[in-house]
Amino acid sequence: MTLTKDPVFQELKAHVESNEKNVTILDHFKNEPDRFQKFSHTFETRDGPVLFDFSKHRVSEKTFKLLLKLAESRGVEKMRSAMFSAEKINFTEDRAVLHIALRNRSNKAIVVDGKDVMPKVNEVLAHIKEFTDDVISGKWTGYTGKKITDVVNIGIGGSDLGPLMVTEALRHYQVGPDVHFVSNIDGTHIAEVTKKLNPETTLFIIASKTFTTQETITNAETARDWFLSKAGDKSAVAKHFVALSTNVPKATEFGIDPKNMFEFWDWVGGRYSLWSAIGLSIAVHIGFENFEALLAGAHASDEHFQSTPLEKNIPVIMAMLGVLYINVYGAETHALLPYDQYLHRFAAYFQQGDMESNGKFVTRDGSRVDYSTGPIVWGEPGTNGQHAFYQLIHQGTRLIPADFIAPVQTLNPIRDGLHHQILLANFLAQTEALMKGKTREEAQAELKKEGKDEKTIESILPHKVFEGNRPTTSIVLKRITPFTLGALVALYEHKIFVQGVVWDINSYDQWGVELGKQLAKVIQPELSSSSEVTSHDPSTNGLIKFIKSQH
Ligand SMILES: O=P(O)(O)OC[C@H]1O[C@H](O)[C@@H](O)[C@@H](O)[C@@H]1O
Repeated sequence: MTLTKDPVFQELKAHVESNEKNVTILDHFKNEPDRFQKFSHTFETRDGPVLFDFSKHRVSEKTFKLLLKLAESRGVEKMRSAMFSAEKINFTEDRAVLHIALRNRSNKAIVVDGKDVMPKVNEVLAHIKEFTDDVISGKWTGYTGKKITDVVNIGIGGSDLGPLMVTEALRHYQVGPDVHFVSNIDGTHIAEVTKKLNPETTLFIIASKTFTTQETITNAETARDWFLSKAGDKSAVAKHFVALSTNVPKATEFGIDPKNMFEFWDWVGGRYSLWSAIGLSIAVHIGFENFEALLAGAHASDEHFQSTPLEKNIPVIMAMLGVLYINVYGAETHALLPYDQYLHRFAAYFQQGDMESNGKFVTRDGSRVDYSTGPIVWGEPGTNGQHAFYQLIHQGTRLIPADFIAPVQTLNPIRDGLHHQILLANFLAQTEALMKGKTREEAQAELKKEGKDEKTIESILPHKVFEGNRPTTSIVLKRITPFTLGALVALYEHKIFVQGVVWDINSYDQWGVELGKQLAKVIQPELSSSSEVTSHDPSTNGLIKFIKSQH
């Protein structure tokens, strides 16, 4: 049954339309003195609690109950069991969806096609540990016997964004070499990165699930040419190139020594792969112990998601609030706003995580949806965002639900914590302002106090009003650590899962990235041929002609 035909969805919609559209979040607070307690949840971790405050949402108790009833009616629990028990829920690729196995610290068997995957997972982890320890200690040396000082991860999409986001987020925990990332096919990317590097002390990690991605293979070949142009000797490649892939034959063909391959499996989706061998650059940068802590944090979230009743289940609540705004209120985007500079790639990471997962217009049975699915995910760290796009969130015409993420303790308490205090004050002020807004009367009183005359007040007043009632979730961590980051990322992954179930879509394939790739293969030779290209639409033909004329 599609979402819009589901009687529970219809009940929810009717309820919101007749009872909630004229009630503000502030009204809810006036009516419910214990609202904060009721709608906030603490996720306990070994590195301190993480508080999720859902009270600043357009949700009464009744709406909340209906959202949970909807989660039930859409079969969230059944699909959750299907995922955790390794059913092939990614049916368009005939694959199980098992990123949870990669961080399964309980080691309980997870059986795919009659075989427990855990021994292989643990084997690769042991290999990662050995390699990481050797690189960090200096036992692993480059071809001239020098210690590795720089690691370059060459990958794109899921083979880039996760390690990039996490190594940035956990930079404070660095114990190993510096890491760099090359993803774009634009030669500028690799040219600028290699410019500063010494081949004797640089290690390249070629990260590609399929090992066929054009950008990554081209960048990897360029890196190998760069390396050989300095090192000269082909036998030196083994000490400077390793591969992370599900495709061992292709990686071998590229010339990677099988000893330096780190395998993962088709049941790891690219955008869920940072927990797999794809996380090698993370482990090398922050040490294996910290990488394990990241996995352990994610595992704690997996357990929470699997065993917590829906009404206290954090990813379920996050997901259902999203469904409310997207499918009942017509919101089109979702902002991720970390008040932490280390998390500056968090939104970029979940742009792939969320949009590649839930940017789908057909249901599992292949019919076109008549409702919206995944939101546009975007965001920048606070306070930079405040000085750029918050104007539109406060006074624009669109409804933009936003998650604010902030650590209580800074990892850089410079000037006696002054910076962090200002940062936290801004986070709190923004969520308060978005909810409360500023009434006409309040704005008028302020203008009067400033001594403005009546005529000026009249003309300025409408511009000074904030409607408020803008919903936000506040996520407050004690501190950003490998464990708390792992937990947070996994909670978001499960949120995406729950929404996919509610929308009845397959969140785990990504056919939408294929068409452009196919067409690029046709166009590339046309760019170097001398004859005029006429086989496309007039716009594409015209663009090709212009580009060729300017070479
Ligand atoms: O790791 P690979 O195979 O190089 O793929 C890189 C990326 O390619 C495509 O854009 C998609 O399939 C992504 O999901 C994937 O992350």
